[in-house]
Amino acid sequence: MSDLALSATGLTKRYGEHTALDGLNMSVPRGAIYGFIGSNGAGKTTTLRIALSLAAATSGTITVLGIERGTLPAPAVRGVSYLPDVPGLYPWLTAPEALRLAGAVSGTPRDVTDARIPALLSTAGLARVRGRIGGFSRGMTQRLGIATALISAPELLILDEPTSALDPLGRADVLALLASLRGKTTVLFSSHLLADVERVCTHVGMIHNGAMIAEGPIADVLARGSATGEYEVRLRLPGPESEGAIRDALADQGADIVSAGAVGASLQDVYVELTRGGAA
Ligand SMILES: Nc1ncnc2c1ncn2[C@@H]1O[C@H](COP(=O)(O)OP(=O)(O)OP(=O)(O)O)[C@@H](O)[C@H]1O
Repeated sequence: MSDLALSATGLTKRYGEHTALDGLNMSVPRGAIYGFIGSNGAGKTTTLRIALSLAAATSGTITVLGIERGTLPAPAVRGVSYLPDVPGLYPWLTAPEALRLAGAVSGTPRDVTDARIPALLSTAGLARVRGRIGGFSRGMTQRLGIATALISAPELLILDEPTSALDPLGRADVLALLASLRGKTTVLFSSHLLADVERVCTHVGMIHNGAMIAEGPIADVLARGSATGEYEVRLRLPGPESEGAIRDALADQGADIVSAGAVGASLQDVYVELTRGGAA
């Protein structure tokens, strides 16, 4: 069995004169949380559509869970689940009903579906939620959407922009949910929110004008950035009075202090803390 859940070689897609994918190479390791990033029109959706058998390539190949597809229309690959950016859930259903429907649509036996529902509701943070989907927030709907995509226990979960329509709280919850899948399900998601990708992904692929410009474990891709010439140190000071002495010592060494000060929470941390009354 290949250690790649998805790989593409020379994947090219032309729409008439327009080249959407231009010899794309891509490798998604099994077990990875892979962030597929690129600006609008870079070719992310086109790649995902070919991987999902919703479109055929003009040339090149893509292999999904060991099954090759490319220029020929191909049947969907078993073991792959897909969630579009806005999940199409019926507003009149409750969360368990939506999961039961997703189980039936995916061909999962009813008893297996029923046995999976409590754990999935809990993973999605919806175990205590009552009422119909029509009354859910966007974040809750997105988390339920991910749970419905997981009902068939897929090996590979593909999501298109899963956080782009959400507010900061909704994003934090969806990112935590995706991070919790690490090592269990291979997750491939497209995004243009780089902070989100940096926060949860193990691997990243950057696509530009239909070609991969950087790919690999996130630390390796970050290491490709030029050195800024700056150096960051976090210190626990014995007391506030020592700050001046430390500044003087650094200045003695010829260091030009770019920024210094108490380390605070990020804007996202403060927002989540305040809006949850510190109960985050
Ligand atoms: N059916 C189509 N016919 C013609 N051109 C298309 C078609 N689908 C996509 N394209 C073009 O192919 C290019 C890649 O589009 P794609 O949707 O894959 O980009 P993307 O990276 O997903 O962008 P976004 O973040 O805006 O969704 C774009 O220039 C787009 O206009």
